[in-house]
Amino acid sequence: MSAPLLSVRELKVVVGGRHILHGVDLDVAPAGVTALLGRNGAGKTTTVRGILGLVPRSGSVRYDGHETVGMTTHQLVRRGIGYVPEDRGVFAALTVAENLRLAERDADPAYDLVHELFPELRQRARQAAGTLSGGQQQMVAIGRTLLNRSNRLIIADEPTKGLAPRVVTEVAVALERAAQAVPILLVEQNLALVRRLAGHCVVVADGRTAHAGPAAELLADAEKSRTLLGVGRRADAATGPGGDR
Ligand SMILES: Nc1ncnc2c1ncn2[C@@H]1O[C@H](COP(=O)(O)OP(=O)(O)OP(=O)(O)O)[C@@H](O)[C@H]1O
Repeated sequence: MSAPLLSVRELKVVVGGRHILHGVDLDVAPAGVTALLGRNGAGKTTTVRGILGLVPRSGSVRYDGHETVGMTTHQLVRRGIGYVPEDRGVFAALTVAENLRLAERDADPAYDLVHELFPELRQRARQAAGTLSGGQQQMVAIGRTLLNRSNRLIIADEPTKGLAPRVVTEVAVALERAAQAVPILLVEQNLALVRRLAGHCVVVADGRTAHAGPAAELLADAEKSRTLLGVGRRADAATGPGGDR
């Protein structure tokens, strides 16, 4: 990997007196998709929340050449990190257009890109986001990060979780396209998607980095995938350890 855009070393997180991360190391490539993998409860979401300063953290998180562990979440967002949280975080009572408008930060928001990737968002602009399907809400959540041309990194936490296979494909296409413009750190359990999208991967287990390297290499190694990810079937099956989607 050429010089990483984001470089995490010895990330430790304690929440409510409980040590959740004991030392996560990860590098996010300056282009394309880097996948963050691990079994349920391994510490993926906490890693993302630690990177974003949403939980108290220690260690080193270098982003774009600067140490950010002392920075607030707000400062990181201002520096161009876009976040698609696991629960999508859309405002249910607001319309699609209002959800997008709230995310505008730049003078020239990229509605052209967002509507090209997700034509449904234009069609449903006046619909309350709470009445959208899970897949459509995910499009709003991803769309919000793409709206800001100044975003230099997108972190997406399990964007396909719970979605129907057809919608997973739509979201995958959008992520693939988005990754051509902005590097993505993708938390994902759907290994078929990881295989399709990710160049590199990092695996966490019990709050520590257990593996890092080319995604294709790990997924081609059935034994290693099984040990690290608990995959009970071929790693190129349509679904990951999260179950059928
Ligand atoms: N606020 C919290 N307080 C106490 N324990 C927590 C808290 N947040 C997470 N944990 C615990 O830390 C561990 C890691 O959780 P985390 O959500 O980061 O895992 P994950 O890899 O994202 O899991 P999943 O794939 O199920 O979303 C889990 O055992 C979880 O129960």
